[in-house]
Amino acid sequence: MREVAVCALLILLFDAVLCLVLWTGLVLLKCSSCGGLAGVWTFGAVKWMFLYIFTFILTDRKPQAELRRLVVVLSLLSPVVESGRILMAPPSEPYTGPPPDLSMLLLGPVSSLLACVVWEKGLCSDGKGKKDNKLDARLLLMRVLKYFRPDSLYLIAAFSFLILGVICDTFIPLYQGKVIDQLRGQVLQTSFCYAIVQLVLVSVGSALFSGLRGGIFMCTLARLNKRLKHLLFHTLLQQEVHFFEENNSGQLSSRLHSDVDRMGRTVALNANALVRSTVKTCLMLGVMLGLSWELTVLTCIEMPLLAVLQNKYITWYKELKDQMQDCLAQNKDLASQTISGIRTVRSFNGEKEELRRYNGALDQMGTIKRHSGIYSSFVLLARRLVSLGIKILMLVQARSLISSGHLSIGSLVSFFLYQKPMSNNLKEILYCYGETVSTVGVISKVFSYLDRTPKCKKEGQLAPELLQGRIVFDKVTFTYPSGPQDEPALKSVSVELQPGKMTALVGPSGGGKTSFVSLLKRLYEPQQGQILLDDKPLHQYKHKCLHQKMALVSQNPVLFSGSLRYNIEYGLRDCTMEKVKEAVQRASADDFISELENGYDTDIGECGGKLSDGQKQCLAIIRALVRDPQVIILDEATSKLDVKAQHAVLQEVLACGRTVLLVAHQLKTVEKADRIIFIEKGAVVEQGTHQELMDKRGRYYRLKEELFSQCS
Ligand SMILES: Nc1ncnc2c1ncn2[C@@H]1O[C@H](COP(=O)(O)OP(=O)(O)OP(=O)(O)O)[C@@H](O)[C@H]1O
Repeated sequence: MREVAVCALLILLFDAVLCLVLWTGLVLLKCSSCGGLAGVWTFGAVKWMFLYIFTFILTDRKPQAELRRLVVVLSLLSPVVESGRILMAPPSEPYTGPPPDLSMLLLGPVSSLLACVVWEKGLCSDGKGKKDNKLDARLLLMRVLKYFRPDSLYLIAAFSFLILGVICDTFIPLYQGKVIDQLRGQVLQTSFCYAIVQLVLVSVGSALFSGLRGGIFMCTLARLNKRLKHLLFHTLLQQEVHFFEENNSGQLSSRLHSDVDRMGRTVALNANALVRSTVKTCLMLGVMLGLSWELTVLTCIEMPLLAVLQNKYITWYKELKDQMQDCLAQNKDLASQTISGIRTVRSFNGEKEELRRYNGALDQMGTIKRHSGIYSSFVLLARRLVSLGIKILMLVQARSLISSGHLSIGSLVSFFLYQKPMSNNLKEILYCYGETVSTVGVISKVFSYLDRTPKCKKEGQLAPELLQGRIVFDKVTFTYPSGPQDEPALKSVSVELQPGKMTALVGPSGGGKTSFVSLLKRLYEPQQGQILLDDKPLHQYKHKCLHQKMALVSQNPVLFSGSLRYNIEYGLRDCTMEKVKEAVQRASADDFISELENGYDTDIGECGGKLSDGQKQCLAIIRALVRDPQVIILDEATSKLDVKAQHAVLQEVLACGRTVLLVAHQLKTVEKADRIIFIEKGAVVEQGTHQELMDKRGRYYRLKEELFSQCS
């Protein structure tokens, strides 16, 4: 930064030398004119060339953008000001160029420097990182706009109505002023009526086009939201399980709902407001210049000052908005966790603790909102003071213009009618810019999810009608992505689950049973070794086929709110009522369902909250059986059923030659298994039939003792 400041000072010095040389040259040559406006522009161009070469050498051929902008302003400020001056107030005598005095020599560089400082510090902000961010922001915004492509026709219509509405809007104050000027008694009745008709036409046009524009924008926005939410939800569903361990459900649902909504709304509405305000500003500026260029210049002074203030506010606001968004997601997560776990909260008397935690989160949110309030009131005060100062200056100038006959009262009224919307337009442009910038964080988060490639193998193509159900774990080693990398959950596990046989997987807590089942269901991928189903690696099977042929019933099944039938048929498209009834019969659950008020149409409540734990397990078993799987994994799946029901379920699952994997702790179920696998600290320590294990003695008897002590 210091390097840029030093270079800027040297450039200013060089510029002063250049101007002095020209001035001395003109004085020595006794030239009375510098060649008129063409001469001023030529000198500007030559000066730009010299200054650029000087900057090029000064910065070792790498002139910074700030210095390049300073060079342009230094060279072009004088020609632009002189052209504007001649255009607004054509001189009575031939133009001879700017007065060559010392004040003019100082005024150019000083005002150029000031303009550059205001731009770089106030409007353009600082640092290289910011520039990279802006580039990213632009790319992200362009990407959001691309998602509007299917609605391009709607957008063309909306923007056309927008421009028509803005044109009508712009002319309303002008015609209001004209009507005021026609109020004098000596004006003809027809002229008055003509002015009124013009005013009515532009007002009706403005209302009509604005309404059409608003409606079409809202429709387009709703369509975009639907598309983006669908896409994001689809992408989220493709992610591997570890992704959901890293990102909690509160955060994900916040991204999916509030962030996508905010993203579409901000970009669409701001693009709308930005175009409307920009077109309006340009049109109004033209009309205002026509009414009084002196008052317009004063109005324009207000703008950069307001822009600097607003830009500072935007920077603060953006930081606060990010914090607010994170805080909101955290609050949602906290509340939904407490509500969904209300039974545990109540039984552990945790209400007060949860309330305290939630209160803490609300306090945090309150602090952020307080800061936001303080900043916005400070900016509001400063903005009002600036506007007041400019207004006073304008009134003084207007008084002298009216007394000299250069401005009519009607034109002054029109001018003031334009002035307020004009600064509102500017505020709107800055606000839209700020809002869009503050949404960039949200957009980048949504896109980071949309762009995420799932870290799991692509599904295969195998989808055989019939399976044998032979499963082989071949030297499988698996470490959880979020677990300690030097302590695998499964260590070189090699086992075989034979078709038509029940294999029990037994081991202490944390032994690796659930990890084994998770790999079998392809919730994770092993780092080493492979899992084969009928001699083919699991990942070669189609996702749908694999999960239909291999059903899992866990101790605490996850059920969804909706009818009993919906939960049984979950994930199946072509399931008939006959199939459902058959599965219910096979699970011996007819009695339980017939007792329910609405039978299969009974709403089981959120997560099956209206059912007992045993009924939930029963429902999960029916859900598995209706798929007619070749492999069934029962992970403590019958622990809450009565003995009769347990017996019936085990009989049923073993029918049809299925492969059954039983994750068990209970002695009875282990005894029914054809083979037993002991797993401890992630490694298979022993496996075999009852007889083989009896022969080995030791561990089998120890296990029996342990299991007995658990049951007693
Ligand atoms: N999602 C996870 N992330 C990281 N580590 C995990 C995860 N799930 C389990 N582990 C670890 O993996 C090891 C094996 O756990 P696993 O759940 O497979 O044991 P388990 O035999 O099913 O235990 P239990 O009988 O208590 O259910 C444990 O050390 C556990 O801490």
